[in-house]
Amino acid sequence: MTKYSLAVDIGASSGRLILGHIEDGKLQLNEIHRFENNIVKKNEHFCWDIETLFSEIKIGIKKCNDLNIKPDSIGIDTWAVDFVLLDEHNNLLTDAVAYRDPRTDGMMEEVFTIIPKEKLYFETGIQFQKFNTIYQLFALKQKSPDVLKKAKSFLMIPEYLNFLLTGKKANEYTNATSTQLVNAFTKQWDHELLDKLGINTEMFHEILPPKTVLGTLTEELVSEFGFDMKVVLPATHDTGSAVISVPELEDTIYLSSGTWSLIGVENRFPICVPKALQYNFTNEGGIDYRYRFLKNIMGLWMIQEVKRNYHDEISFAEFVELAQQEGDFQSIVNVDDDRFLKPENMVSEIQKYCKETNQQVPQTPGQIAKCVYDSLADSYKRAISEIEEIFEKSFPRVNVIGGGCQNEMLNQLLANVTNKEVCAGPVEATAIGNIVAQLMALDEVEEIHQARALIKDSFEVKSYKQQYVKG
Ligand SMILES: Nc1ncnc2c1ncn2[C@@H]1O[C@H](COP(=O)(O)OP(=O)(O)O)[C@@H](O)[C@H]1O
Ligand SMILES: C[C@H](O)[C@H](O)[C@@H](O)C(=O)COP(=O)(O)O
Ligand SMILES: [Mg+2]
Repeated sequence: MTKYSLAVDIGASSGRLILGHIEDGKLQLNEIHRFENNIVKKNEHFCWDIETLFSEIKIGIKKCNDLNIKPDSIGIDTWAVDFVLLDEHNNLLTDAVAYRDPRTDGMMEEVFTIIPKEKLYFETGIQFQKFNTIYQLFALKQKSPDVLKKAKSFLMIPEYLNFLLTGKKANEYTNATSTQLVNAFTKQWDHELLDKLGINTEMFHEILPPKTVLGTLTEELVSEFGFDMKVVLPATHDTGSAVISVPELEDTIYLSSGTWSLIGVENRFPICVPKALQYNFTNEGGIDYRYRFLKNIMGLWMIQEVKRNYHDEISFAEFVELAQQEGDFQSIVNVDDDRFLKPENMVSEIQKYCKETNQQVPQTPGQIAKCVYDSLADSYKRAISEIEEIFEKSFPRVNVIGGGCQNEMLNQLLANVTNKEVCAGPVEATAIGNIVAQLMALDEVEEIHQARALIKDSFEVKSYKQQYVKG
């Protein structure tokens, strides 16, 4: 009997529900629902519209009935670090504040006065991003200590959505590691760290690994949908799911390219050496307790904001075409400068940066887009050389996965500036990794190697080699 698994993949720009099943030895996908995910202003903070996200999930689940398919399982993955707190009655005590909110400005430096930066890194192995959960909770403690005192439950975004589906509360390992509150070696919440910060440890739940079956739907939802299904924990950090689906990891650097660009490798052990700290690499948790040694690069967020600045009148594909017509234009910005994290206007911010650095100031949409792509490729190249320095080896291949792998110009730019083979695909890597984790929980797929072999056989990967460009 064919088993169907339903992946809910909500990235920072869009969400999608994709059904997956195995047929003729290949993983078949069927996208049944897609929706935008936009940050909203709520109670003076940038927040995620969590109620709308859950409504979209329910709309997508109901569409399975139109296909006469009753999925055997569902799994939810989203972006990392963000969370909600519940009180003793399981009521929301906080909004789902977004990591781009400025509430964490200055918090990292304050935390370092309590726990030295080096100690924090060597114990957690997690990169320093000012929006990590640890700094969000510290900000909350400073501003609303009473809220933190009342909190009985800490749930990250996928876990809160799981709670709405099942009534069950649990933390999942890959996403928990992104908080910078999990010890990289014990793989448990670091209570000593939490105590030092004065954050109550009781609100954290047991950390469960990917492939755990959390439960089934609440009775109310079973009657609303007309069917029940198992709720499985995939790698609930979306990048954790994406990395599962990299078809070939041997001698390969992956680049999960979406709102963020996450570039790295998969390891069996955490690497918290001084050089990794210096270059700000992270050791986020992966499937089967592997480690995702990677770093965040600002990513296609920049072109998403540029697109918004042009009132969404230009598509992502058209930006690529316009950029390709600006072959002679080249200005480079440091994409990882905090000024690009949430600027008022991305186009103006890029223009200001170029003016400040005495470079040609991009004027047209094509010049702006080319500046973004050239600058991302420049940052990718730097990160790749840092990885090769730390591992003392050269990696011949970069595998770009996620929506950004459709950007042929950026793939070619990456091949040109690194002289490495760039393999592009699969596009829906995160959903695929989510689905195979569910299929493993359902015993449809035995283990990760078989899952990756199935993925390799199921999805085309396009290859790019270095091309010499004129001039
Ligand atoms: N046809 C396309 N051509 C070029 N780039 C594209 C295309 N479609 C999507 N993209 C890029 O993919 C990005 C979205 O990737 P995705 O993995 O869906 O993001 P997330 O999961 O963060 O929401 C967009 O910001 C855009 O830059
Ligand atoms: C804030 C985190 O670094 C971010 O969630 C990143 O880890 C990530 O997974 C982003 O995924 P997208 O699909 O939204 O690019
Ligand atoms: Mg994504």
